[in-house]
Amino acid sequence: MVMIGALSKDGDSRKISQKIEKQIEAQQKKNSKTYKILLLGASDSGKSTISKQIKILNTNGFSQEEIMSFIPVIRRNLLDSAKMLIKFVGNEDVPLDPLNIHNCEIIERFIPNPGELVSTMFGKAIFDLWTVSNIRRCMYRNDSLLIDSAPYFFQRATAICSPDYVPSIDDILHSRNSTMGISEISFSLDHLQIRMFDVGGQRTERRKWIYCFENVNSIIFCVSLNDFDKKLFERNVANRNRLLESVALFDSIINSQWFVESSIILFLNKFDLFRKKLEHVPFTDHFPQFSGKNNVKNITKFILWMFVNPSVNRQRHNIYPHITTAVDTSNIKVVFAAVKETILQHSLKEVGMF
Ligand SMILES: Nc1nc2c(ncn2[C@@H]2O[C@H](COP(=O)(O)OP(=O)(O)OP(=O)(O)O)[C@@H](O)[C@H]2O)c(=O)[nH]1
Ligand SMILES: [Mg+2]
Repeated sequence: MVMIGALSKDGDSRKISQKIEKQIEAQQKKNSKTYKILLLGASDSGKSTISKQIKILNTNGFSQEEIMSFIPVIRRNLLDSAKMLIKFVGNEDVPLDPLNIHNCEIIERFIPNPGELVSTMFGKAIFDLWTVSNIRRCMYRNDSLLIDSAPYFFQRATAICSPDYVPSIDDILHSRNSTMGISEISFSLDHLQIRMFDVGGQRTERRKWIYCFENVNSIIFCVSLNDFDKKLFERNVANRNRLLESVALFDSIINSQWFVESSIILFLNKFDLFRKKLEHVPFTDHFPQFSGKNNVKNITKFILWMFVNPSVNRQRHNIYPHITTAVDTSNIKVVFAAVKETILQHSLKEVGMF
């Protein structure tokens, strides 16, 4: 408590009132309730991308230093994807003109310095190849073996390989670096102090999840809709459909005793890629049991049902589903406004006010 004695000068009184304001602010912070959110889901479902968007939308975004720290990751993503693409082109013996055969050789022979990839020649070679329709078709035939952002990075290859490259926010959102361990982001939402945890979704990482299972208020479970035709790569479970794996993981989470009181928010993510894929991959090739009309809306409803039907949702949670494109900030802004309502209602319910 601050004692206010006789105030002789204006300066003194200003100082004291500033001190009081600071104390009140600190007290309010102490009083504001902490609300814990876990981002869960299989690997590659978009958890860290959501976490990046939350950082953009609810904190000061990325510092210049943080932006520059993405350069090695982005260049590695481009390099690995380009090498992989050249391998597919070779395996399939895709017919090419002499100029593009030379471009393939440049990519094949390229050896970067560790963490660095500043050959403008490499950038131009991959960008030129990416304009060839034979190459694009070859990529789409093999896209389940590439990272989802490969086409984005091929398109951006020239900029990414220039010596004075500075990543754009879109580049950062498209970058792929599998999470190891647990990372936390904190921000305030009305009277709530939110602590959001992002974890690694690979099978080997999931054993660490338990360390953040205590006192969880909400779970945001991310699903990649684009996984409906993909198989797992991990040993012992290779060939298992990745969407089915995601359903099994969701089942184990929402029926766990840890989360009886938690609100469950479901993000059906990568809607942009999913919609595009359905134009050339028949859904029924992978889910023959689907008998509805073959359009994006019905297929999305079918997938949602796979997650929320009573045989999965045995604890009868209220599940709050959203269709998301995590790389699109405006989409996540709208979705998060709705999520905010869920969080605020849930926090009031917890103190018996709703
Ligand atoms: N086009 C598109 N790409 C997305 C979307 N969501 C995520 N991605 C991309 O998918 C890749 C994987 O996303 P991450 O956020 O790293 O996935 P994660 O769930 O954190 O993966 P782990 O850390 O391995 O568990 C990244 O390259 C993202 O840019 C989306 O909605 N649309
Ligand atoms: Mg991650």
